[in-house]
Amino acid sequence: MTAIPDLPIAVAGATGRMGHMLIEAILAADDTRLAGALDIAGSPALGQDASAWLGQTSGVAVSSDLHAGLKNARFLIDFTRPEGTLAHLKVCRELGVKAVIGTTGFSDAQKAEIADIAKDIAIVMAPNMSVGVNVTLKLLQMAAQALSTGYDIEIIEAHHRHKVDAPSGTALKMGEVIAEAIGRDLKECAVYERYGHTGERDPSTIGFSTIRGGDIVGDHTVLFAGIGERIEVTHKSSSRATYAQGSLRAVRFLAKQQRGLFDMFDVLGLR
Ligand SMILES: NC(=O)C1=CN([C@@H]2O[C@H](COP(=O)(O)OP(=O)(O)OC[C@H]3O[C@@H](n4cnc5c(N)ncnc54)[C@H](OP(=O)(O)O)[C@@H]3O)[C@@H](O)[C@H]2O)C=CC1
Ligand SMILES: O=C(O)C1=N[C@H](C(=O)O)C[C@H](O)C1
Repeated sequence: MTAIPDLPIAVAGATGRMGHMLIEAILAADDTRLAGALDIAGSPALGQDASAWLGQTSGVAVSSDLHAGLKNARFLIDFTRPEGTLAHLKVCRELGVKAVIGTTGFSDAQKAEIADIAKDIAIVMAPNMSVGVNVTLKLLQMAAQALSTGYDIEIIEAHHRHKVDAPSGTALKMGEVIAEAIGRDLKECAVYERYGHTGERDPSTIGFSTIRGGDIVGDHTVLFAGIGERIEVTHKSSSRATYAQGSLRAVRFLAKQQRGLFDMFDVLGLR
């Protein structure tokens, strides 16, 4: 009989929307164990049991002490804010804790810092952990190659009213994948705003539109608009559970890696 693996995981952003989903998923899975729960200093949940909100006792208290929160963990799952993620990763590097990063909104300089930390520890970083979105990215690669001329490309995303970054990390990733597939550089061709007398659309651009409202979990559409027809590739999330399950798949993948920076294409075998 083979032993079931024991994967001790700390969650950063433990009281956030994703933090709660992750704690629930870690407690429910056979091979994972909650080994730490981090939240920002000043959070009213500090000192409380990390699964008290579920009516359960995990035996893990929410802490803002990064060393205390990570010392019993082999993995960190981080869905917080870029500055928080970087602070957490520095302690992960020191303690040899592998990390799954779901946080979005990193600057180029922050991404370079993460790549540097990944020289010492294994990291999976992806703006969207759902299987569906990552398969959609593959579909977009193919669609963009086939529709590279004669079709205007627009990316439309919608999220809940609490989201703080725009466009979403997923929309930006879609833009990067499409731009790469058709030999463009997203930094040079992205249009993030239109207002007033914009002039006609430049066919070499990729446009982004952002909607924020209510409790929308996450919708993304890529529109390829041609003459006489248009193609829309849409993904809609109706539950954050898909992000949590994808994050656990990333942890299982990391269990076999020593160091390096990976994404969900690596985890899902889509590269
Ligand atoms: N990759 C993916 O699949 C997905 C990515 N995301 C991304 O994950 C991130 C979190 O999303 P969500 O859970 O909805 O956000 P929430 O605001 O609900 O949760 C964020 C958590 O992080 C804490 N936090 C905020 N700032 C810091 C900091 N500087 N240091 C440490 N902790 C901090 C918050 O504490 P407090 O509330 O006390 O401020 C809270 O517990 C976002 O970047 C979002 O875009 C979201 C869903 C899926
Ligand atoms: O903040 C969110 O909620 C989400 N953020 C991620 C993003 O920015 O792409 C992933 C998902 O869309 C939900």
